[in-house]
Amino acid sequence: MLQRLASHCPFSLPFTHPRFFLSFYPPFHHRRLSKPTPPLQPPTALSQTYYPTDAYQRKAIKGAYPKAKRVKRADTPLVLGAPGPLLTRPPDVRQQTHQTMQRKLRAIRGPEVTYDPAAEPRLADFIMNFEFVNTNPLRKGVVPVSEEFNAGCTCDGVCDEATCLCLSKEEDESNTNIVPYRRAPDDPHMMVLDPKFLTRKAMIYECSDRCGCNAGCWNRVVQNGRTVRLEIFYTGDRGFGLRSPDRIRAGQFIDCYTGEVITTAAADLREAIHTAHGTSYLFSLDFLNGQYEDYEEDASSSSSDEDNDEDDQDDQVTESGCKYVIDGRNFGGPTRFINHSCNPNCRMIPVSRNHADRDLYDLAFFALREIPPNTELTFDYNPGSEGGGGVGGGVVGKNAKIDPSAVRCLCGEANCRGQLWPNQRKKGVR
Ligand SMILES: C[S@@+](CC[C@H](N)C(=O)[O-])C[C@H]1O[C@@H](n2cnc3c(N)ncnc32)[C@H](O)[C@@H]1O
Repeated sequence: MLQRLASHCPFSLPFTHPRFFLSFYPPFHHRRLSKPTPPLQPPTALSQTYYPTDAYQRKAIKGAYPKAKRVKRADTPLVLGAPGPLLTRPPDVRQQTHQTMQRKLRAIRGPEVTYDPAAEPRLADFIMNFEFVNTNPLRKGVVPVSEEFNAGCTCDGVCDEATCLCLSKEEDESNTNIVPYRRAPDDPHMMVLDPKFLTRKAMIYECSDRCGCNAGCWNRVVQNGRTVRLEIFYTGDRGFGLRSPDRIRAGQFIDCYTGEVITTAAADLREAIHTAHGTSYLFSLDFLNGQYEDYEEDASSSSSDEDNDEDDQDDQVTESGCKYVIDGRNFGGPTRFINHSCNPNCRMIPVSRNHADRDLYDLAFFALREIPPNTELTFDYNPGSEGGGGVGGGVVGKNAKIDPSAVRCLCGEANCRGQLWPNQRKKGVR
């Protein structure tokens, strides 16, 4: 049998090579004897000549390809002027974009986030290249401190303001706890920022899973998420803005600033690319820089180069000591639409839950005063600057020095400093 086939085939090698034969040739009882094997044709392709393959023989044995279906064209009616089903109406691009926007907005956790219908065409263009995120995606080079190093309080049930170990302490002799929250005067179920807390430059340390207190503890506000609805609208000269259809109480938590967490080196690159546009969505996580200098000196003197696992990370620290930056340009939350004002109604405050990690924490917005529904939400992008809303103040209004390369401020407030920030990244919350 082998020889019979081999005689049809111009290539003796494939058929006489036992391994090759076994790999493709069906056993005798699998072959249909009623259909004679078509005669093998000589190879036509160069590859067949120089690199013999079994393709030609496979086709021949299987009877090549199934017959093509014959279509009787004469039976197909010719209907002039009637478009096919796909062309009954042009694709509704506006409707598709609308649905995409709705889908993206629905992905945002918490009470609904909507947009002013007048802003739809502009927002549609923007949102196609933007993703809403509920948590901060950590990008290359960003390494959080493990939860194992986090310490919790030993409170039972709800925390005791006087003894809770999570709270930071006054730096005076009293060493008393700094309590960030209190009950809203008109709603005992709502915790709001204590007005006294606004007079200081401090971070909020909330309780965490490592604590003895329960989920209903008063020191868990930001981690419980947004409670107000938000609306994106178009302001005109300042681009999009954000407001809430709900009344917001003085001290109420609004939402966190979310975005990609990137290294300062990556932020420098992104900033260089976008400087020409004059827009910035970068916030440095540098609040605690300089507060741990003694600790850093001790740590560096006691660790050798070989056993320091964080060497790579330390390389990313800039002169300012800042390791990471949050970028809300392409991935972010609705708060990335909050504009600057020299007389703001909100303030951004750093909030930590993993107290061991001084480089990664939340940037939370709180209302500085009662905000009526549909009032634009604003905060001071550069509160530490001269004339900024930070404690101490400075030169305001027309007397403020304006950097010619800075982004012009269009907030229109009487105390306007004339610029958002010197032409560089926002230096975090100070
Ligand atoms: C965090 S974004 C705010 C949202 C932004 N309006 C948008 O449409 O995406 C910051 C940018 O908004 C603009 N902006 C915010 N506040 C402004 C103000 N008071 N005056 C002028 N431009 C402002 C600047 O272009 C700034 O870089």
